[in-house]
Amino acid sequence: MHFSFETIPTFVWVFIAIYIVHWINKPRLSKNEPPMVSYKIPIIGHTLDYLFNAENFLAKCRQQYGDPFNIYVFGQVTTIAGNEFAHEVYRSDVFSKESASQDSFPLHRVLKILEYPETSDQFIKTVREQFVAKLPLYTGRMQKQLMISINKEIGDCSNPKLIITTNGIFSSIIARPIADTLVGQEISKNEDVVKAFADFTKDFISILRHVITLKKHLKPVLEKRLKDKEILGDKYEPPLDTIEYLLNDPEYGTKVITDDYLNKICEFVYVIVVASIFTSAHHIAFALYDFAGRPELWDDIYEEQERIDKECNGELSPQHINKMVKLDSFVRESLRTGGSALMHIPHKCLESYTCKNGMTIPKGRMVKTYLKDIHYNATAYGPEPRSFLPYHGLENKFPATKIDKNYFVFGSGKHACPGRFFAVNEIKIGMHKLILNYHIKTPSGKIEKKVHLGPLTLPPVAGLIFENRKK
Ligand code: HEM
Repeated sequence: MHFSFETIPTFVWVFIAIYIVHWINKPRLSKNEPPMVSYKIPIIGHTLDYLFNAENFLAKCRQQYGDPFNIYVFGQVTTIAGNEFAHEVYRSDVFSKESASQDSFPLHRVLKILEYPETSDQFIKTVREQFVAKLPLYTGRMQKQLMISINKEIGDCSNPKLIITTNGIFSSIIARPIADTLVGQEISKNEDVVKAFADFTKDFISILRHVITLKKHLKPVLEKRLKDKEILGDKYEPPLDTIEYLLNDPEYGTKVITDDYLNKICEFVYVIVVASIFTSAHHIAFALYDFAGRPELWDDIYEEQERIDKECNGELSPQHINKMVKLDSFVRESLRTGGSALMHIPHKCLESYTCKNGMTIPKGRMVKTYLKDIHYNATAYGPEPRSFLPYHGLENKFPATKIDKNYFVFGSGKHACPGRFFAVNEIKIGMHKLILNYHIKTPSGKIEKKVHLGPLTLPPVAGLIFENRKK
């Protein structure tokens, strides 16, 4: 290669430019921070490891640097909270999930209702009072809606049928009972609404279209309810669903259905859709793949479902769901081993925080929970914490809904997921009906590999084979 003297200034300028960019982006750590994992390439930092080798990279960092530690990804320093420090984060009000969500997922730009601080409290209150407190009343409807979904999405499998699972099939299955609970029995019969719910988190561009679909179907139903209430007075029988609950709420009630009101209610409904459908659909998919890849468990779990089905004559009550102890334990294990390496929602440090170990987390820092460090903890799960322990929950009396310092899939502390009772119920009823009706296998006959996208884990893509059980 030939270099002339004229090219030297160009090299010097390029060098100066790189140096300046690096200096501007250089992570600045305050005093006493958690250790920064060393890296070789300026600006890039740990981004490549994070994107392409997250599980191994984080495990090595944890081993070498302890808990917590800092990494430098996408030009930003992030603190990773493991098995010990995560508990402090969830206990302290200094770390805010809301503030972090606003920075990381700009959903509030589309669902304007999220810009009001009071929405969060109202949303949590609604899930508690509507989804959880009334959960037993929804059991019958939930199983009916799940069966409609299963028959529509999987149907008759007299001959073994390979069902592709990457096309949102589980969102469609899960969306129907959630639509029923949210907008009631009339509207949830509408396939456009169920589809709008199932597809809501797929892409941001279609969100407004989904809001318009719901508004169109919601308007006549709300108007009729207001009219019936006026005419029937005390004789009015309020339907059991979230929109009725909102109509009677001092903050969300109304006497007239205006366009502004419809927008407000639709946005509120979609906030719950975002929290509930994607998560539940993901985890029922993980659970089915976990089941399909483990023939040694099929008979044992099937026998429990068959016995309960006979006992209830096909109509599950909350007591029958409580009797699904093996299935519950299996689902818990699937939730423990199925999650991503890092929790999806980070926490933002709102003011400088001194940890119990004396380290300081500066104001504004994003803290991510290292879920796998908590879930693959040898003290809690024995010498091989990464193996699938289907009856660990049953043997230790830990139901799938019980949050615990070694089981963080639903978060922890006062902001732990209030919808977990609904979600676990839905997953268990869905699995119960599927296992009763079909033999379910993986195409390879083995455990299919999960998909890793950076620190996120997604269900396998191989598809599942369903075949009718002979009755
Ligand atoms: C398997 C399904 C689900 C999983 C894995 C899940 C997980 C979570 C997690 C990890 C959090 C955050 C906790 C934290 O960081 O502090 C959360 C919060 C929340 N989830 Fe779920 N969730 C699921 C289903 C649902 C469902 C079905 C609903 C509603 C019916 C729901 C409603 C909520 C609400 C309202 C919050 C906010 C709680 C608060 O900030 O106080 N979730 N969920």
